[in-house]
Amino acid sequence: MTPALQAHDLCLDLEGPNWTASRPRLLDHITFAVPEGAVVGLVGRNGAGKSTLMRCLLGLATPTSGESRLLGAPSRHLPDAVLERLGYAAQTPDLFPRLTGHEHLREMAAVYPGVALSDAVALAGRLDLNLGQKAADLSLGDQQKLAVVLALAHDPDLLLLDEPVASLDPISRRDFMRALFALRRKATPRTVLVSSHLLSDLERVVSHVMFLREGRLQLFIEWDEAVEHLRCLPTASPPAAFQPGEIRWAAGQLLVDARHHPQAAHLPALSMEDLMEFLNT
Ligand SMILES: Nc1ncnc2c1ncn2[C@@H]1O[C@H](COP(=O)(O)OP(=O)(O)OP(=O)(O)O)[C@@H](O)[C@H]1O
Repeated sequence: MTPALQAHDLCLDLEGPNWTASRPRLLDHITFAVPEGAVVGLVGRNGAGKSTLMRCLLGLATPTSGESRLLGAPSRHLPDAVLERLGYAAQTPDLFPRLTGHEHLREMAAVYPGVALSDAVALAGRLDLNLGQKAADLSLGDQQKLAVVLALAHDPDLLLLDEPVASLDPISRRDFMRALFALRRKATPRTVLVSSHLLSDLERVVSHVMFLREGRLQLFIEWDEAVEHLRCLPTASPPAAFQPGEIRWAAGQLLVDARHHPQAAHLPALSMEDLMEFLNT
């Protein structure tokens, strides 16, 4: 089956006045394949490259080398037929200030045949979003809700959501996460790439997690598999050469897959926050 989202050796170098020797590369040889129906959490510290990666995948930023594909089509030349199947909510909501939520939805419905207005209105209701207000008059959190409602409105096959819940109150966040989780249970599950710093929220909904650090993909794994098998084994010094199932050593701990290291099986499971902290040590 064609992966819903894939990147091969994707690199993006800084050029011009922003070039720095310490971080010349915004994306550094990123390769992955996301299967259809996966809900992938994209996590990493501020500046790790999450937004840049999403923009590259969508063809909004041009990689220096390598390539990526969305629903089988190259990111640099996404045909209309693929664009219609995509939903994207940027980190900073991209709205028309003078239009109300209802007017945004009507505009979308004119372009995308698949817009289900009643579903979009129901989601807005669950998020306590007033669709009658102009975007310019909405709070930042409500603008973010509107961006998400719009990204989901045409029931896209592939959704890219860049920190969609950062400004949402806890109740709206929970309702949004439920909506996201529901996408996993559809007859044809939708594929989602969602970045967030709210790792305990992500843990509840994702099927996979992707850890980025300084533009490098450190780990891409099924979340259930990570919980079941990844363990931090106290090890005074780094291994001379990494053996199968040995992922990373830092500060006296070796991240291992307990299937290869049965002596680690009794150690406690790692939360997403534990894992992110370890991968950034
Ligand atoms: N157009 C640009 N010119 C120069 N530097 C850029 C540009 N776009 C992004 N960067 C830099 O690239 C790095 C990655 O930024 P990016 O916004 O992708 O990170 P992020 O992981 O989404 O961060 P956050 O969690 O803060 O949203 C940062 O160091 C940022 O300053």
